[in-house]
Amino acid sequence: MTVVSDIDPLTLALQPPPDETPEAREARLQREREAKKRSDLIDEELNRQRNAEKSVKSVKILLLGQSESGKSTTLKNFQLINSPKAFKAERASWRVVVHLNVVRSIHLILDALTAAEVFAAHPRPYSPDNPVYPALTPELLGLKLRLIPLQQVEIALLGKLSPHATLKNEAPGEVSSAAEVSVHSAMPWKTAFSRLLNNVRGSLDGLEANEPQECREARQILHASSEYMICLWNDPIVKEVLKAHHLLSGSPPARFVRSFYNSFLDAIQRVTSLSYEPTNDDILRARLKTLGVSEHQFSLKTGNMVPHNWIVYDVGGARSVPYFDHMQAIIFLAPLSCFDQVLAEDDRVNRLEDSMLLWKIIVSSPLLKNSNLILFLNKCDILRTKLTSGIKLSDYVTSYADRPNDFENCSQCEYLKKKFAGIVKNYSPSSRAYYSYFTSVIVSRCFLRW
Ligand SMILES: Nc1nc2c(ncn2[C@@H]2O[C@H](COP(=O)(O)OP(=O)(O)OP(=O)(O)O)[C@@H](O)[C@H]2O)c(=O)[nH]1
Ligand SMILES: [Mg+2]
Repeated sequence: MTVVSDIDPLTLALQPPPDETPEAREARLQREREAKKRSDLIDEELNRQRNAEKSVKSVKILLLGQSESGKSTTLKNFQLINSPKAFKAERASWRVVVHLNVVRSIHLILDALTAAEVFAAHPRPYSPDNPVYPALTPELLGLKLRLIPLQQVEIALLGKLSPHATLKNEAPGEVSSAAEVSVHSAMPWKTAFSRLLNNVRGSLDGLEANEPQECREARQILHASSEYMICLWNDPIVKEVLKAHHLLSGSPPARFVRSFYNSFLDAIQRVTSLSYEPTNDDILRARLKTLGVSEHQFSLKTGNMVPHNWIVYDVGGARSVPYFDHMQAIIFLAPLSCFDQVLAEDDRVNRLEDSMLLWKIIVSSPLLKNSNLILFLNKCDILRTKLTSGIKLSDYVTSYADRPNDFENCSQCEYLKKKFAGIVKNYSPSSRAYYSYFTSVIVSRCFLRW
């Protein structure tokens, strides 16, 4: 016959032994009291974590603005403030980008010299599309030949970033100034590149030992070519050629398509030295065009504020926005310094006008009507340089008329700020918070100085 007990097996297992002595009973009860205490503490901690998670607010922010307006630089600046260690760990990847930036700038100059050579062989009367170039000296032609190995450097470095990096508008193996190095945001190129260097953290510590041969050779060629690059950049005839080629400010008014602001040309010796490590400022300055949309998260806590989980979307190029809804805020980057530039993709369109047009589209978008608007009137450092060098805002923004052109009294900045604010007033489908700031996001931690 089977006897079935009313008590469940677990209770049975936990029951004290029938022959328990009073001392053993006291010890058992003490153990049980301690176990309960530990369990209560764990429950308390779990509750605390649950409540803390509930109180961390997620804020979704969309970075928008035309290409080269400074979206990725803004993001890098946020990362520098919120996760400086991760930022430092990426130096190895950024060194390659800095070197690619140097080589690109030199190729821009070499292309302009080639145009000057063509002009010397087939002189033609001046027109804005047919500039008159100065004659090149034998020394310059010699430098041009000496810098041919840089083509190999570019191809080698790109090959190592590839397939994450591409040269837009370029056939394989070709090098020309028209192209820009770009990376698709969905590609974890920094991680991939760090792994390639067999260095999980991607730092430069011990990097040289693990560096692939092509990268080491590329750095050595750059280092060996350093003096030639410096001579080229400092040559007064080169400056004249660049003015004629619309790459440097000059007379007649330059139509900047590409420019040398932010180039590493004034720091060639430092960045091509064999022991070079990019600084935070170098990383902020390094240019890598973004393709697609990338998402970045940081936890932001200042003072007694409730912690915020920021989710920032960097939209490369940013000409289409319709699928971005539910964004708490939009940070729009409008580079004020580009008043004398035209779009790389269409040289009939002024970049400042294009920025205003894009701002109008975003401000009036019904999908984005609930997002607060933050406007960064960016690249004020370049604006200051341009205005102090004598380039006149009124030559490009005719409505500015004969107001003062000096940056110090800020009248141009205030004038442009009012224009952007007017667009919000006239085109926003709903009333919402709107803030605007003058920024130079290339300056590290600039947001902490407000
Ligand atoms: N001097 C200066 N340069 C800036 C500033 N903001 C950005 N830049 C530089 O401008 C270039 C373009 O900046 P990015 O942040 O790559 O521009 P982007 O808007 O992400 O461009 P896309 O990826 O093409 O959409 C980089 O070389 C930056 O270092 C600024 O305030 N001052
Ligand atoms: Mg970008």
